[in-house]
Amino acid sequence: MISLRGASVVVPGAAGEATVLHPTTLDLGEARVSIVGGNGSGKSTLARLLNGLIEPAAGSVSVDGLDTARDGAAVRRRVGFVFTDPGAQLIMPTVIEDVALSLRRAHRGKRERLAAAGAVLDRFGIAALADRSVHALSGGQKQLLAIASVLATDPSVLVADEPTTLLDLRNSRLIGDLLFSIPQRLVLVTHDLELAARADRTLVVDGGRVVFDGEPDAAIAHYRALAEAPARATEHEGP
Ligand SMILES: Nc1ncnc2c1ncn2[C@@H]1O[C@H](COP(=O)(O)OP(=O)(O)OP(=O)(O)O)[C@@H](O)[C@H]1O
Repeated sequence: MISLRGASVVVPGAAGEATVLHPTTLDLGEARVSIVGGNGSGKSTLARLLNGLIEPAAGSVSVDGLDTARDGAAVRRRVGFVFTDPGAQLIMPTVIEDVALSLRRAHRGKRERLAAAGAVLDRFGIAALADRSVHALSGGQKQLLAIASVLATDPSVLVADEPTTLLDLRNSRLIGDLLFSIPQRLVLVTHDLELAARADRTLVVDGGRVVFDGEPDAAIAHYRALAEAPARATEHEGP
C-alpha cells in the first residue's frame, strides 16, 4: 500500500514559497493506478513523492509501511522510477553494462552480473542489442532498456512518469503493453488517455490537488470537462 497523509510539496519561488502539491491524503492499493492532468498541474510532483525523490514539506508518504523521509533508501529499492526521457537514466556506455549496473547489489561478481544482465535483456526481447552503445538506440529501445534496468532490481512498485510521451505510436503501444503486463504494481503518469483508461483507478490532478479519484472512465471524463472549461485561469494559488 502507498499511503499519503496530508502530504504537501512546497518549492521556493521568486515571490516566496509556492505550494505545488496541496495536502493530499490517499491510499493506493490497486495494481494499476494512472494519474492524468494538465501541464504543470502537479502530476510529476505527486509521482516523485512516491519513491522519495521529493520529500513532503508536511505530512508523510509511506510505501508498504516504509516512510519515504525516514527510510528513503529502502523505499527507493522498493519503488522503481522511470522518467519521460530514458536518456536521463542510461548511465553506462553499452546496453548490457547499463543493466549490469542495476544488478551490482544483487550480484557482486562481474561475470555473474553480466550473465544476469543478459538474462534480463532476453526477457525484454533486446538481447541482440547487448553490446550496442546506449547512444545508438532508438527512443523506443532506450525506453525499453530504461524500464528493463529498473525492473532488473525487482522493485515491488514501478512509478513511470510519462514514459511514452517521447515515443511514436508503435513504440508507445509497445511500452504501454509492457507496463500493463508486469507483475509489479504500477503508478503511471500519462497524457495518453487510452493508456490511462487501462488502469484500475485514475487520479486527476489540477492546480496541485487531486480533484478526482476513481474509476478511469469517469476520471477521464472529469479531466476532459476540466480541459474544455472556457477561460479557466491557468495559475492556481493559495490553499
Ligand atoms: N523545484 C521546483 N521549483 C519551482 N517550481 C516547481 C518545482 N517543481 C515543480 N514546480 C512547479 O510545480 C508545478 C507542478 O509541476 P509538475 O512537474 O509536478 O507538473 P506536471 O503535472 O507533471 O506537468 P507536465 O505535464 O508538464 O509534466 C509547475 O508549475 C512547476 O513549474
